[in-house]
Amino acid sequence: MSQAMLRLDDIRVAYPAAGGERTVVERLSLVLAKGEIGCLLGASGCGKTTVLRAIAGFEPLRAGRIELDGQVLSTPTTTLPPEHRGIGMMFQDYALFPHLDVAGNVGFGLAGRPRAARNARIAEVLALVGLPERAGAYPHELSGGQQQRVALARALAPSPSLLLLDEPFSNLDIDTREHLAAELRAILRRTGTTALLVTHDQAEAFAMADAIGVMHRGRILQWADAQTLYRAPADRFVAGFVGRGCVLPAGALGLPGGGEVLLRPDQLVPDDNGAIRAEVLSRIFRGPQHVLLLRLPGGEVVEVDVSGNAIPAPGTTLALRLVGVPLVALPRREVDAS
Ligand SMILES: Nc1ncnc2c1ncn2[C@@H]1O[C@H](COP(=O)(O)OP(=O)(O)OP(=O)(O)O)[C@@H](O)[C@H]1O
Repeated sequence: MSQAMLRLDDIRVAYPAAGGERTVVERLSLVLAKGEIGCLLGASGCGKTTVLRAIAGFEPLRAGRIELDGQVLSTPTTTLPPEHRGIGMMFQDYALFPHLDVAGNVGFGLAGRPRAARNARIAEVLALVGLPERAGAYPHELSGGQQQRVALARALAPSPSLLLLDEPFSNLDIDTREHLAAELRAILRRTGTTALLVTHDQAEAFAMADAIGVMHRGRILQWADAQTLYRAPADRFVAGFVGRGCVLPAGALGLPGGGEVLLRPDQLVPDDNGAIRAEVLSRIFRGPQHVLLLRLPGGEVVEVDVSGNAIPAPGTTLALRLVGVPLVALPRREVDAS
């Protein structure tokens, strides 16, 4: 996975607005290697869909450049039409054609192929998504999860160089969503498909992607794998957006050097010999473990996950020890204010 397949170089995208235009994607760069699954993760309105639309050829660039497999797709002066890009898309409302059966839907992008080759490809991708028996069914006869698989089969059928997925699981219940995310990742791996997913759901991003870009206000703040985002966030926004935790002065945990540290809920562990004392404010049962809200001697409130049978009650004082190395000196950025 070393050859660059998708390359975005400093792209800027703007929409017309009263009195001029409004930039919604700014100086955004990323590279996906062949077969890699990337993800743009961010809150609603941060510009994720706009990036996909620019890659697909629906939005022109104001600045920068988009390349796919060495071919220039977009610059401020050229925009290759969407149908010539070799890109497959599966967007939020994966609308299947209601009057076509599953085979008709999946074969839609294969219109130029001889009948036998087309049918063989339809059967192949339906088997890939686990629906080999449903070629003759109509969309209304399928569950949401099955419709989503048909939409995936339709997007994969023409063997696109790149697959773009915009919140592909948003219409599904949580169980189906988690199941399909893992399944979709396996299918993309098996077919060696390069893909870029956008989502606001961290669990989905973690389940699917090799590399994740945390977006805020049209920019990528950090591009890294899930572990790195969680354990070594580049700034306070990423620290707050990815995973639970809190930022507090290093001194509050008895650490030298000043500055601030990011403390995740698994980094303080009850231990009678621990040097840190805290008052238990509340405890909440969350399935296999409890979440304790603790107040440190300096007044800082932190969240800690604990498991076992003897969960300390509110009002008690707990001794704790620090595990792992908390991250020091999280830089502030101008975007942190929001
Ligand atoms: N066609 C358009 N014309 C003008 N403004 C638009 C247009 N499409 C999107 N925007 C604005 O651009 C910004 C980014 O929108 P975009 O849909 O890319 O965000 P997003 O992160 O994908 O959000 P969501 O998760 O809600 O889909 C938003 O403020 C949105 O209102």
